[in-house]
Amino acid sequence: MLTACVIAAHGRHYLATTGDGKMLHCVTRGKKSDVAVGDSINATPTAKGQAVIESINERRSLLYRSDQYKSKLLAANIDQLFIVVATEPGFSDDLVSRALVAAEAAEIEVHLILNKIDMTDRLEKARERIGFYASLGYPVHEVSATALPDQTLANLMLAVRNRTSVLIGQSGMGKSSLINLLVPGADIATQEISTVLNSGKHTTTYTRMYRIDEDTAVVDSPGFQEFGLYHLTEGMLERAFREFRPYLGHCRFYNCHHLTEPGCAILDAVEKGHIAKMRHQLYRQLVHESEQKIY
Ligand SMILES: Nc1nc2c(ncn2[C@@H]2O[C@H](COP(=O)(O)OP(=O)(O)OP(=O)(O)O)[C@@H](O)[C@H]2O)c(=O)[nH]1
Ligand SMILES: [Zn+2]
Repeated sequence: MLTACVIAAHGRHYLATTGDGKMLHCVTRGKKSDVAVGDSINATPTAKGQAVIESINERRSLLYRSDQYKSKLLAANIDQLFIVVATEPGFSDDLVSRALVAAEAAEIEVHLILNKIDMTDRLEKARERIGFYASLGYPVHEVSATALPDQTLANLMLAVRNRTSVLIGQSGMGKSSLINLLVPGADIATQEISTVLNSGKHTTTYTRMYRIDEDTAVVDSPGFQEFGLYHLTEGMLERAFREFRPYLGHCRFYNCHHLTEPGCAILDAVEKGHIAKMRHQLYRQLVHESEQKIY
């Protein structure tokens, strides 16, 4: 039996690296696909460079999304999440907050990256919007992958060093450009891996881990348009909105849902402007989603 780290996932096909740096093309038994990039797995070799995954070692963390029917693993054993947004094209506050909530629920640190600060006519507006998240206590890194590559690399390298980080972002924010700065040749490695996992079709619609040094790795995940969080329970949700925490336990009813109840400390804080309406609306939507879950 071999132990290896999963570095790319595509359907039921996985690429993993062993301690001595060998690549293994792995599959799961049956239809199972509960393995994530970043997982440490035990596998039985079947042919040269090939193996079947037998078990997954205990995870330090697991970041995932979900829809009504099932969960979609993003990455395992990661320390921090970077949400990439840009001055242009516009980003979605709904998606940013959903990613923040997912990271909080997984107890992973989370940072925001504001890319394309060279687009100065859009900068002020973007700063204002991103400033809201900074006010919640999330670190924000202002960068430009193309106009300020050296400064950007130095800034991000400090933030990712000695940790395993995952980058996510909507399409067009410049996530690939940032990954290529951090990991020179990442795009070529990605094409090679598509060849193995996807029999030649060039696609980047899979999650991929790059090792920068022994203690540093970054995970690139496909651009996304939606971020379902059906798996989070109400109890997890109220804590995942970090600005709610000081008010929890101060509602009139101990089992308050913070939706319509009289004497609700959260609703009172929204009313007074201490909690943003936008965030409470998302909380309401997510409570609704968690009730729709059918798995
Ligand atoms: N002006 C400017 N353009 C940038 C910057 N970073 C990336 N871009 C451009 O933005 C476009 C999108 O960049 P990508 O790196 O492909 O973006 P992505 O987020 O990976 O997008 P997908 O591949 O669609 O997921 C490209 O045309 C880049 O050249 C930047 O700092 N400033
Ligand atoms: Zn309440």
